This record gives sequence, structure tokens and C-alpha cells, in this order.
Amino acid sequence: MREVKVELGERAYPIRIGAGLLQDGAALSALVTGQHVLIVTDGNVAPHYLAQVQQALAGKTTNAVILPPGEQEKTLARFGDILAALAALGASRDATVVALGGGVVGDLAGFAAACWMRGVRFVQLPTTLLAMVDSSVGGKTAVDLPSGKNLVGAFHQPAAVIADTRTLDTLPLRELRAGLAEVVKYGAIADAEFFAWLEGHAEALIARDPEALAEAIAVSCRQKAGVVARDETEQGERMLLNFGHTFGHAIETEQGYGGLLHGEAIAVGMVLAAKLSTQLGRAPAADADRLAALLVRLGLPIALPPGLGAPALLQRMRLDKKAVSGALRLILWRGLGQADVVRDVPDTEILSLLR
Ligand SMILES: NC(=O)c1ccc[n+]([C@@H]2O[C@H](COP(=O)([O-])OP(=O)(O)OC[C@H]3O[C@@H](n4cnc5c(N)ncnc54)[C@H](O)[C@@H]3O)[C@@H](O)[C@H]2O)c1
Ligand SMILES: O=C(O)C(=O)C[C@@H](O)[C@H](O)[C@H](O)COP(=O)(O)O
Ligand SMILES: [Zn+2]
Repeated sequence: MREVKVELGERAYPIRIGAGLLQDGAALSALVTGQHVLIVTDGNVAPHYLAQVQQALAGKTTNAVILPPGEQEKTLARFGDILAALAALGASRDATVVALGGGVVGDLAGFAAACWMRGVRFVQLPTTLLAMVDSSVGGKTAVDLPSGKNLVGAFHQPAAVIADTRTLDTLPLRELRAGLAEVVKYGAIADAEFFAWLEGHAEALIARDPEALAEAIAVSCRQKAGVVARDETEQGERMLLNFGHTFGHAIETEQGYGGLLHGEAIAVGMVLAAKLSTQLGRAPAADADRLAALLVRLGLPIALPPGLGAPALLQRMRLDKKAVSGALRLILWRGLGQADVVRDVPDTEILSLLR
């Protein structure tokens, strides 16, 4: 088992990474301090893993919400369903909400935990690669609106993250690839050495080599934990974790959350950010090419899907949460491992890139 700590003073918490962690009933049970537990999961995850989590929590008063899977369900309506389940459970302020699933379940359950009685304990049991390396860590919780991704949410840190890497055995390959996009992001923004390691282990990762996956998860979590500890609420450095996201979120929204997966949209968005950096004379073209080549080897898209208009995408980008008084702030780079926040990129440059 590997462990990474998110250092947030009294709210510090562990990220445990290892094969079979969901089978350790005593360890799971110890994470729940009160009597009431609501497990939030989805229809793909529940048949594989819900029973073993329920068994681990057998001494508690538990209830489970099984949501329909997919990004299109990350809505205020599903958030309402989770709150209704907490009410039905009679959950008091010492209740725990447990998210068992990917980032959709984690973001929804975390937002409900942030809001129920103004905040209750929350535990993340991520079952996708993307959730293990990114969404379960750092306390961003949210739902989407038709007008934009994650527009309604809260910062609410989990009490612990338990990543059982054995759950990745049942994850569809397309979802594994999507998670790798966020792994590549960590190399791209701040760790050229890790990027090179990924280039050397691309095939092993796709083949689900357990050692390679555990290493990629641990390095990613270490980087994210450090950023979150230094800038929990995204006043500065944390914005770098949004590399590719101003473009990617616009794509997801414009496609009605039923097109590219989040990780796929971020792969396209990172390539667009790298190309824009080159276009603006800030970074070598060779680095954008290297990023695109790795993403292609990982089976990820690198070009805008057909049918998306440049002006419509730019309009979507304006609701990005990093914008200040309506002016965009983009995460660009000076090359591999060197991302930064850039203001005042002319619309004409963005439109010509998107076209
Ligand atoms: N809070 C954050 O910091 C943060 C970071 C990154 C992404 N996100 C959000 O996370 C979401 C994407 O998360 P995701 O990629 O995990 O998607 P997801 O939650 O939709 O899960 C992907 C798919 O895999 C299925 N699944 C999950 N685990 C499985 C398993 N072990 N075996 C079989 N099937 C399994 C799910 O049912 C779903 O169909 C997006 O909404 C994104 O905005 C949030
Ligand atoms: O944790 C962060 O900070 C991130 O930006 C991680 C992203 O991968 C993630 O998709 C996040 O949900 C995006 O946040 P948002 O604030 O742009 O909605
Ligand atoms: Zn993301």
C-alpha cells in the first residue's frame, strides 16, 4: 500500500492506494465516526463493489443511492435525490457520506455532503483511474448546469481517500484512457521527468500493468496533494490543474455532456492550449507535438470533434470559473512541465485556433 497525505492542518487526510483495500472492512469502518452512512454509487459500479462496502459497514445504519451512470446525471436533480436519501436515513450532523464510484459520483456525493446540515463527513472510494488520480482529491465538488460545467458547487474536503486499484480491473478501456489524460496533465504542467516516464510506460499503462498504474496514481496524487495544500481554494497555483479545461469544459458543455468523456475533452483541450502557446510565440512547437503524440499513443483524441462552431465554443469559455470580470484567464505553457496563467489573449487568436 502507498500513502500520500494532503496537508491541510486539522483537516489533513490520507490517500491510500493499493490492491484489495475495499476488502479491509475494519479499515473502512474506522473511517465512519457516527452511526449514519449514506453510500452514493452508480448502476455500473454497484453490482461489482457495493455489497463489499455495505458488509464492511455492517454495524452502521446505512442506506445506498444507486444513480444512473454518466456525466448527464451530474445534475441538481440527482443532487436533490441524494439529499432526499439523507433525509430518509434520518442522517444527523455526525453522518458520513461515502462516494463509491468515479468522478461523477464523487462530485455529486461531495456536494451533498458539503450541503447537508451545512456540512457532514465525506469519504471517497474512487473506482475509476480519473477519480483516483484527480477528482477524489482536493475537495472540489459540483454539479453541471446546461450552461456550463461544475457551475454550482463547493469546496469540501474528504476525510480520507481509499483507492483500491483492483477496481480498475472492471473499468472499460475507454474510461481507463480518459483517466490517463489527467495523469498526462500532471507531467505537462509541472513535471517533465514524469512526462518522460509516461512516454516510457504508455503501453504498460494501457495494459493495466499493476505496478505502472500504482506508480502513476501515486505520483499524480503527490503532485495534486501538494498543490491543494498550498492553494486549497484556487487563488493562484491551483489554477494550473485546469490546464486544458477552459477548452475541454466548453466542448463538454457544447456537446450537452453526451459527447466526449471529461478526460477525452481535456486531452483535446491540452493540445489546444499547447498549440495556442506556440501560436502566441510562448512555447516550442516540438513540445506541443510531443504532448499530442503521447495522447495518441494512449488512445485519446487530440482534435476538436466535428460540428462545434468556434464562436459558440468561445462563448462557452466565457463562463469559465477562472475568468475575472468577464476576462478569460487561460492556462498555457512555456513548454513541457512549465504551465502558467495567461490573461489578455486576444479573441482573434482563440478563434483562429478553434477554426
Ligand atoms: N472534483 C474534481 O477535482 C474533479 C477532477 C477531475 C474530474 N472531475 C469530474 O469527474 C467526472 C469524470 O469522472 P470519471 O471519469 O470517473 O467518470 P464517471 O464517474 O462517469 O465514471 C466513468 C464510467 O465508468 C463507470 N465505472 C466507474 N468505476 C467503474 C469500475 N470500477 N468498473 C466498471 N465501471 C466503472 C461509471 O459507471 C461510468 O459509466 C467529470 O464530471 C469531471 O468534471 C472532478
Ligand atoms: O482540482 C482542480 O483544481 C482541478 O482543476 C482538477 C480538474 O481536473 C477538474 O476537472 C476540476 O473539476 C475542474 O474544476 P473547475 O473549477 O474548472 O470546474
Ligand atoms: Zn479535469
